[in-house]
This record gives sequence, C-alpha cells and structure tokens, in this order.
Amino acid sequence: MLELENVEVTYPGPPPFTAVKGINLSVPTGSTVGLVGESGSGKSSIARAAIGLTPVTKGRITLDGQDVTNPKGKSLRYLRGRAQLVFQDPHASLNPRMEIAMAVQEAVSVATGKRLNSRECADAALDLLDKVGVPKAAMRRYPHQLSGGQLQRVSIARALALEPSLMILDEVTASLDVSVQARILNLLRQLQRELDVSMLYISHDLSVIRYLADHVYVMRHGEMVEAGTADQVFDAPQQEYTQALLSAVPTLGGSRWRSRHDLVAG
Ligand SMILES: Nc1ncnc2c1ncn2[C@@H]1O[C@H](COP(=O)(O)OP(=O)(O)OP(=O)(O)O)[C@@H](O)[C@H]1O
Repeated sequence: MLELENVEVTYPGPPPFTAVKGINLSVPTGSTVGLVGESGSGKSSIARAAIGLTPVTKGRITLDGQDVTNPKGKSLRYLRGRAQLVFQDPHASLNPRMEIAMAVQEAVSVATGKRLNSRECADAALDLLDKVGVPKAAMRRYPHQLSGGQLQRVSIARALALEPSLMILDEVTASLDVSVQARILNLLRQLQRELDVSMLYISHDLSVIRYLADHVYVMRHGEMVEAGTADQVFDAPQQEYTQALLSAVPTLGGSRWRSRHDLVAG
C-alpha cells in the first residue's frame, strides 16, 4: 500500500513554486488507482515524489508501512526494490545502442543481483518480453526499429524485472494511437490480475482512467479536488470541476472504452 499524507512539493525556483499543495492519496495493495487532472496540475510531481526523484517539502510517504519520504540509503534501496515508474517516452529509459533483449536482461541482472547467472538473466528477460507480448523477431532489434507500442511494452517488461509491488505509470499511452493504447491498457489489466501489482495510473485522459481504475483522484492546480471509487467519480461527480472535465469528454458516453468492466477489442 502506498500512502501520501499531506504531501507538498515546492520547487526551489527562483521563484519557488508549490506544485503539490498538501495532498492525501492512497493506493491499496492490488488495486489500480487513477490520478487525473489537466496539464500542470501536479500529477507527475506526485509520481516523482513517490519514488524519491523529487523532494517532498512537507508531509509523509509510506510504502507498505515503511517511511520512504525523501529516501536515502536503506529507505531508497527499499523503495527502488519495490516501486517502479514508467514514463510516457520509452526512449528516455532505453539505451539506443542496446538490443531490446539486452536492455531487459540488464534490468533483470540489476534486479536480481548475483542471484542469477547471465544465462538465467537472458532466459528471464525473454520470458518477460514474451509476457508483455513483444514478438520474438523484435527482441534482437534496437529501440529505433520498434513501434511506440512495442517500446512501451519493453519499458513495462524492464519495470516488471524487479517484481515490483507498485507500478506508477505516467501517461504511458499518451503518445500512442487509440488501438495501440487499447492493447497496452489490456496488457496492464492482465498483468495487474496475474501479478497482483498495485498501480497508480496517471493520465489527463478520463476515458483511460475510467477503463483501468478502481479508485480515482482528480487534481487541479496542485490540490486534490475529488476522490472516490471510479463509479462515484464518473457517475456522480460532486465537484463542478470534475463535472466540467467529464462533460468535455464526448467519448465517455460513446463507443470508446467506458469502464473497467468493459472489454476492449484487440
Ligand atoms: N523542476 C521544476 N521546477 C519548477 N517548476 C516545475 C518543475 N517541474 C514541474 N514544475 C511545475 O509544476 C507544475 C506541475 O507540473 P507537473 O509536471 O507535476 O504537472 P502534470 O499534471 O504532470 O502536467 P502534465 O500532464 O503536463 O505532465 C507545473 O506548473 C510545472 O511547470
């Protein structure tokens, strides 16, 4: 379980800027929590703070009961061993000169330390790539030879190498076209069921959040304006801001994916 209590993130500037203003958020074990809000509302700041990449200026973050606020040394190792962040741009985390299979093998090797020899790491990497649906033919290619959807699958495979209890996915389908998005969302749901990993899924796209999340948080200008189950937030939003966000999405009532109970073809 990930818990953020009264978390504030102020960037030092100059001038200093408070991007996250005392928010509370929890991701219960085994659940998918959606974090939604317009551009600049502070979603990525929360993601980075949760895995220790951006300092928290007030409040407390715990993962499975362990304090991981501004982690260092032991608490940083603890956090990095359990939580993984996947970004929108898979190129940012992949070495352009490394074959896909090697990139995943490297993640397995880092994750398992000396527990596995190189043959075992290679086999584990191939298993992971298979699990996320990267075709065998693509495994010996370099990042620039893969499609955006395939690259995002590789990033997810690298994150899974660590067998994380929490995955934070920050706009991972934002740059993909709708049919590829649907396949990645289905993959995430399948992985969540199979591996019982908790997920914090960040997006400005409400239909994506509706499709994936059990619980939803809505952010605006660094504040949490609404929180509840997906059904509560989407079917009976309490705040005017959420109502306005929802009414601005024509696809929510239409043919695109509607709720986590629906199935997406492909
Ligand atoms: N390193 C930084 N220094 C100063 N301000 C920053 C820094 N990083 C982010 N900000 C500001 O903090 C605010 C929140 O940014 P953040 O990236 O968390 O928002 P977001 O909701 O994830 O937006 P997007 O959906 O566009 O990625 C923005 O106004 C941004 O300009």
